[in-house]
Amino acid sequence: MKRFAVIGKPVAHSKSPQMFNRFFRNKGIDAVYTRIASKNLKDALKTCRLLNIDGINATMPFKKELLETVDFASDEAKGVDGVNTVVFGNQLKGHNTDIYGALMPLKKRLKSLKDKKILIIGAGGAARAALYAYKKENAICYLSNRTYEKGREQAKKFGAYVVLFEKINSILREIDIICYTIPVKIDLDISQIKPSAIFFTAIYNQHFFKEECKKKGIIYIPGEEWLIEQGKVACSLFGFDCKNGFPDSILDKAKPKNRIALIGFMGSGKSTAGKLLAKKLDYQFIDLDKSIEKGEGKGIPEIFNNFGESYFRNLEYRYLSELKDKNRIVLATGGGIVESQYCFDMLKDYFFNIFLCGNPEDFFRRTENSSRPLRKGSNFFINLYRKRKDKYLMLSDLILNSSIYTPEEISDIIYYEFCKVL
Ligand SMILES: Nc1ncnc2c1ncn2[C@@H]1O[C@H](COP(=O)(O)OP(=O)(O)O)[C@@H](O)[C@H]1O
Ligand SMILES: O=C(O)C1=C[C@@H](OP(=O)(O)O)[C@@H](O)[C@H](O)C1
Ligand SMILES: [Mg+2]
Repeated sequence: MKRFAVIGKPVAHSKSPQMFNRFFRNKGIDAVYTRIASKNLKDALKTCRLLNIDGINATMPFKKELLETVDFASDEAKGVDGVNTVVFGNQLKGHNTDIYGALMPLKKRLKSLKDKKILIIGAGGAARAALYAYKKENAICYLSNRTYEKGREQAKKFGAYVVLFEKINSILREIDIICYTIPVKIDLDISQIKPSAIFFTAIYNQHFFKEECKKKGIIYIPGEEWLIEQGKVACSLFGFDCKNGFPDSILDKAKPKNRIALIGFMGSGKSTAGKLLAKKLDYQFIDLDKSIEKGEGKGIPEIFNNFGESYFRNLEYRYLSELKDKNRIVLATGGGIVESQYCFDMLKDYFFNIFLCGNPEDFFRRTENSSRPLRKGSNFFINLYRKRKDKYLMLSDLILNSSIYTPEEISDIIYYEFCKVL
């Protein structure tokens, strides 16, 4: 199986997993794409290594630092001053596919960008990719940014004209294409834009100015197209043939955000971090093992001893089923929940699944004085970990590394991610 992920801070909002996993499903490719949450780039890359990740996409704020970190960077990545795609191997190879996100949606609609007057709003990574792409096509670029200095610096570097943010509305009349790259809505007077203009945005989880453009008959290109076009090129760099079968829209089958399950091997800290997280979010905390013990009036070792593992797996399914309609809960699952396809499917459909990964040696040490029936010798333990590792990966919506972070840090990071996406 091939493994891919998006990294960033925050990262839980990213729709790359939907897009890539749909492609893999369409084409019957044995691969999975997930999200890795971290405090910084170094930790994210460590986690990639731990999980044998084959390739990543990076979102803000890691793109610039990633350029300095990779062993090899394409000319485009150097030109844009940022890497958003890395192919793992003996070396880390960095690319920038945002250029194609900025370019292809326009190329589909216009014969040429030559001498088109393009106003780029913002001066971050997406704006740099747009400047690079449009200058190469000989467009006339204008750049406007809230922080003037940063805007001026970027404009100078790419040979664009800088426009004072306060004066932005006064030049709209002359502009052929607006490329909007900032994640908040600014005071833009759409009525000033000529009707033949195009409004193109890099932001895919908001639809700023869509209605205003529609009213004026201005072509509005949603951020979804940017995401798809950059994703398609990344996917080719990952080694897949993307000519057919790449999704042309990101249908949003919303994942429940108020039903969180922590998944991962024994000792990864699901019960410990789960309790802390529930408290922070003011959700109810449920430990599936504890629910079973309480409901059955027996301890887990006793259930295993008297009835065997498969009996326990059926209990897990039964107790899990009772939770699928609950809201505002954090559930700590047992490490073996992925052994049952029924439980796997139920978690996939009804929960936002957070995988606590880490080194199995750490997990073994942490569970030393416990009565877990499947914590036999260290070889058995590590083999069981290997067998399950990819199942957690396939089920995950978000991953955190519990060998790097304490339970407190884990709950903090998840809380931060949820505050950004909820
Ligand atoms: N991130 C962590 N770093 C260090 N120790 C941890 C971490 N998470 C859990 N532990 C410790 O490991 C042991 C097992 O944790 P637990 O929450 O019961 O794991 P799980 O429910 O995943 O089996 C506990 O003693 C806990 O304090
Ligand atoms: O990995 C497993 O198969 C198990 C893990 C345990 O939970 P933790 O993951 O909380 O240790 C518990 O459900 C039972 O001992 C079986
Ligand atoms: Mg537990």
